[in-house]
Amino acid sequence: MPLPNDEKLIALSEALIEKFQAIFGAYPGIRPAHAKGILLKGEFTPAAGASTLSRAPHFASASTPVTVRFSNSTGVPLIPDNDPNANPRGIAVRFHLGERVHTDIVAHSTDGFPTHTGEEFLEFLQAIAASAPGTPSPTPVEAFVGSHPAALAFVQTPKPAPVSFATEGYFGVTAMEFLNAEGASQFIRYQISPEAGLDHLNDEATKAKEANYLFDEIATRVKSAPIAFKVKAQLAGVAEVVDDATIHWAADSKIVDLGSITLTSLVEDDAAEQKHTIFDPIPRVDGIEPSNDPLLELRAAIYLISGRRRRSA
Ligand code: HEM
Repeated sequence: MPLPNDEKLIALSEALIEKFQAIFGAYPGIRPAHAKGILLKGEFTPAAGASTLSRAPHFASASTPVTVRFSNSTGVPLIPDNDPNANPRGIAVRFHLGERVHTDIVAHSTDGFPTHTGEEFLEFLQAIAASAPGTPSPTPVEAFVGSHPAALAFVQTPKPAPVSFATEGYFGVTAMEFLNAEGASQFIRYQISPEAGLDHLNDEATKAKEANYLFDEIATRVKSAPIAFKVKAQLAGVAEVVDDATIHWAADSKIVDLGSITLTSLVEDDAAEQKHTIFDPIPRVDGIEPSNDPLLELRAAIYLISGRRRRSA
């Protein structure tokens, strides 16, 4: 994947990586966000209707090998799984289309995002960094959410800890444009829903859990039975805003099934593979184009810059 030569975008990407490290600490060789993770593998089988929406190859093949990384939020490598800041959880899915050819979905467990742009997200992180416990109220972060309704809505969205990574639902948030064989366009947002059903813990039950409960559970679960998710597309209506992750689409938007992910084992050499793997929020596959959401190009640059540093650490 290419690194863009837009100097402003690169400078913003570097500033964001530095801000994550200022808040969470710098850990060479580890992701500055979604630091604690685990890799599993399996396959994706498309649903019958998927190829009528997109001509992407994994919607036409009988099955495609996948690698999935589940993660906790924050750049703290050993964040306890029952720490409230470990939400939202992350999922990154890599579809292996051929020798060194792949396309990814990167999603998290809250349906939304606090800011429309990366510049605003940097301001949000700066406000968080300047609001250490003991800072007189209104703290910079209180002032930020007070003047940014989308950030307030995101902060106030309940984020309960899941019973398992396999009982959590995940949202792609940034829209993609599907193109089918006839060239017809449909904007969509991914949703990844657990076949085991959504299951979350209340605060008391979360506090009683062990620091590694989710990672221990998923490793045990996959050894005893396959773990399945449905990949779905929420379809944008014609009037829907498709370039702003803070704007929700109509609650009654049509949701269609794109296929199933079935995970059957852990990835051998997990630490080395996590270090090497760089997920890409831009699909870079025929049949799925990124929308004009400004977060996409920025995140692609950030994950690549950060991933290259991680590989060489
Ligand atoms: C301005 C917006 C964003 C910034 C600055 C940002 C920043 C980051 C960074 C620095 C990483 C570590 C990348 C690496 O070292 O490989 C990361 C990973 C991740 N982000 Fe974001 N992110 C943003 C938006 C989002 C959104 C909208 C989502 C979900 C829809 C998301 C989900 C994830 C996930 C799941 C990972 C872990 C990927 C993996 O397993 O390798 N991020 N993000």
